[in-house]
Amino acid sequence: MKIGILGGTFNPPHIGHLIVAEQVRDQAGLDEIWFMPNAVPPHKVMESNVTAPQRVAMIKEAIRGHRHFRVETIELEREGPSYTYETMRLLRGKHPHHDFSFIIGGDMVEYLPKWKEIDELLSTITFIGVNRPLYSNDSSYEITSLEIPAIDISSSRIRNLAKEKRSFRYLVPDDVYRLIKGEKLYE
Ligand SMILES: Nc1ncnc2c1ncn2[C@@H]1O[C@H](COP(=O)(O)OP(=O)(O)OP(=O)(O)O)[C@@H](O)[C@H]1O
Ligand SMILES: O=C(O)c1ccc[n+]([C@@H]2O[C@H](COP(=O)([O-])O)[C@@H](O)[C@H]2O)c1
Repeated sequence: MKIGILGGTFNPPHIGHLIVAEQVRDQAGLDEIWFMPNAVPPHKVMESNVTAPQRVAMIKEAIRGHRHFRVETIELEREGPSYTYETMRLLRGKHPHHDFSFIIGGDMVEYLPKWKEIDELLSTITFIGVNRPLYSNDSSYEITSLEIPAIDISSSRIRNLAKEKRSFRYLVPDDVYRLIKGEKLYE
């Protein structure tokens, strides 16, 4: 099977993530998209007190009902920064017959040269880069670039809106909205 991994912090998951996943699944002809939350993001500080199980619960709400979307929690099983080269080694060992791609937005395309063991990653998986407002989708590496409808939504914007008690309705799927409101996350 052809699997697209959408790795992220998902703090919280938003409609940008879903649009990226669905556009890439369709355009690249992938069988499944696995939403893979990291334990500790390698390049940024985890803001908010939201726990990993709460992030997983939000992802499950976000993808419920889509038969080609799954959540993959392998990075939550180890401590320290979630370096992708380690994760992909584990996933390839566990699923030797799957063909993995790793999906990234423009911010991560720009950051790619700083990823740990980037040469190993480039030689073992395909990176699929998608455009994201304010970032370039150009890379000196051989990655696949796909064009999607531009979505100017980020988790940090949603956290800020929630903190300021402003509306973020419709920026996240309805079930995620209800969960955030019900558990008073990010307030
Ligand atoms: N609106 C978007 N357009 C394109 N790619 C996106 C968008 N939002 C997130 N992504 C991509 O999805 C992946 C996971 O993103 P992440 O969970 O860190 O969300 P984020 O919105 O970037 O979070 P934060 O604002 O907290 O940094 C990354 O590769 C990121 O580039
Ligand atoms: O392995 C690395 O060096 C590395 C550096 C930056 C980001 N990543 C991964 O890229 C994905 C998107 O990152 P983030 O933090 O924007 O959600 C997520 O799966 C991260 O673990 C990985």
